[in-house]
Amino acid sequence: MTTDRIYLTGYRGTGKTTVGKLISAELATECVDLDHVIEQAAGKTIREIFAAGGEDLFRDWESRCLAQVAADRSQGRVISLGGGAILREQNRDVIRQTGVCIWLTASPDVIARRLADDQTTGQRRPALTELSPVEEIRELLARREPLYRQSADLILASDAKSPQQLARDAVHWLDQHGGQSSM
Ligand SMILES: Nc1ncnc2c1ncn2[C@@H]1O[C@H](COP(=O)(O)OP(=O)(O)O)[C@@H](O)[C@H]1O
Ligand SMILES: O=C(O)C1=C[C@@H](OP(=O)(O)O)[C@@H](O)[C@H](O)C1
Ligand SMILES: [Mg+2]
Repeated sequence: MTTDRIYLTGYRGTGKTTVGKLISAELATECVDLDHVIEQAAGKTIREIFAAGGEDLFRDWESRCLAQVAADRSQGRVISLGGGAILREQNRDVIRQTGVCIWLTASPDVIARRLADDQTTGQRRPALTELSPVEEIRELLARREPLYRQSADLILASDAKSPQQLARDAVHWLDQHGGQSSM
């Protein structure tokens, strides 16, 4: 296991973007948000990529950008992934081979509330199914959970902790960096 790169995974709204920035500040290193890299590379917002070619087109951009970011250390040590980046096996392989992975969890109700309150949801989080927002979260969380679990070296429950506390927990664990653990 190498802590060369620190990946953050978890469902939409679990705090990957927010906590990633705080971890990188604590470590005095750069943070890369993969969704931002994709938007820059495509010259489109995530919503526009979905509108042009659906989720498949977005996943192609995501795999390409992840491979680039993972291969180039100068882009940043902390990498906040999008919630679906672990769906493709090739992406999970890249993550496992190049760094450690922290899985942020939250309950469906907390996720739904955070997403509804977050101004970036409109541009960055198009619907992934035809289900209602809460049903979509429940359904996709259940489907993705085994993939988050198999990718994770550390699991942090975010429902009742501030982003600052979660970043401190992550940095504390990184100082000791052992096998898979939960806090
Ligand atoms: N631990 C937390 N407690 C309360 N609100 C949070 C927490 N983590 C993130 N948020 C809020 O939830 C929203 C989504 O956070 P974000 O970091 O964009 O999540 P992600 O990148 O996992 O989709 C933001 O409005 C953020 O301020
Ligand atoms: O879960 C997903 O499939 C997605 C999560 C989003 O990122 P966040 O997890 O940062 O919201 C973004 O990559 C895109 O809308 C797809
Ligand atoms: Mg994010």
